[in-house]
Amino acid sequence: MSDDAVRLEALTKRYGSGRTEVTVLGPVDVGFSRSSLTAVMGPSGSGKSTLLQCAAGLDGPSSGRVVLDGTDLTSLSETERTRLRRTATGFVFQAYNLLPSLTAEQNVALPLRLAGRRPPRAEVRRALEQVGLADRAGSRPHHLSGGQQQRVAVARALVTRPAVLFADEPTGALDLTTGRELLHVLRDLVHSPGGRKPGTVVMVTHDPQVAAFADRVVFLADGLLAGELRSPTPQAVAERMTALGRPGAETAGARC
Ligand SMILES: Nc1ncnc2c1ncn2[C@@H]1O[C@H](COP(=O)(O)OP(=O)(O)OP(=O)(O)O)[C@@H](O)[C@H]1O
Repeated sequence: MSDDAVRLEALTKRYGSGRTEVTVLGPVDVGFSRSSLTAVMGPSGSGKSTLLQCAAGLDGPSSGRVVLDGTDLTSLSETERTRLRRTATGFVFQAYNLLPSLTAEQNVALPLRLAGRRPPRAEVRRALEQVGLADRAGSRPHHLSGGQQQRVAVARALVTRPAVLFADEPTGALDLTTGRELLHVLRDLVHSPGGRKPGTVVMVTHDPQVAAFADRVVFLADGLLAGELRSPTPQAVAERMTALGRPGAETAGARC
């Protein structure tokens, strides 16, 4: 099995047909290795969310393959893909999307119920512990801060022990301090303090400060890969983004 938790191979996404057809992503070849935190960055409309949704199996590519935890998603039926997505991926959005009438614990248990399992309390508590909210299990969302609600959303995404956690602008609605707290939670998932099983996180962000929390930043421009940075600093990320915004900035379209 490759060291990639998820890999996109010659992936493209097109919308429309005939004369109105547009390719919004690809072809893209990129892997996200196990136990890593990767940020995906690029100008608005460059295809970041499309890449994330295809990688997570929320959207189907027009061509190419998505290999998730060793399984080619594109070879699966819709039902099989949904089943695998529910167990092998977790997804966190900018909006926390918690159900207001349910407690934190009940919200976190939802993916297990959707997968047809009776949620074991210990697993739900473990997920809440991972995000530092074990003591708020009985709280409803309106009694929690924005940062706490987003951490519940992360716990909900983690409860099935996914191979990859995808996050689309997870700090977008948070202030600087709470955003940083969330990023520390995400880093801890990957770098496994206390000997927990390391995870893999892929997140989309617009913010160089957020991207600098990642081990690696992958850049997109006009739907194509436009290079990457390892051990990024906010300054280096911001410089790359500025360069990408310039007319004629080069896109690589190369393997990452
Ligand atoms: N359902 C759709 N039909 C047609 N075009 C679409 C559809 N969804 C997305 N697009 C187009 O695909 C391109 C990539 O969109 P995407 O949301 O992936 O970009 P993004 O980099 O995440 O942008 P942003 O940073 O603004 O969120 C955009 O030009 C968008 O208009």
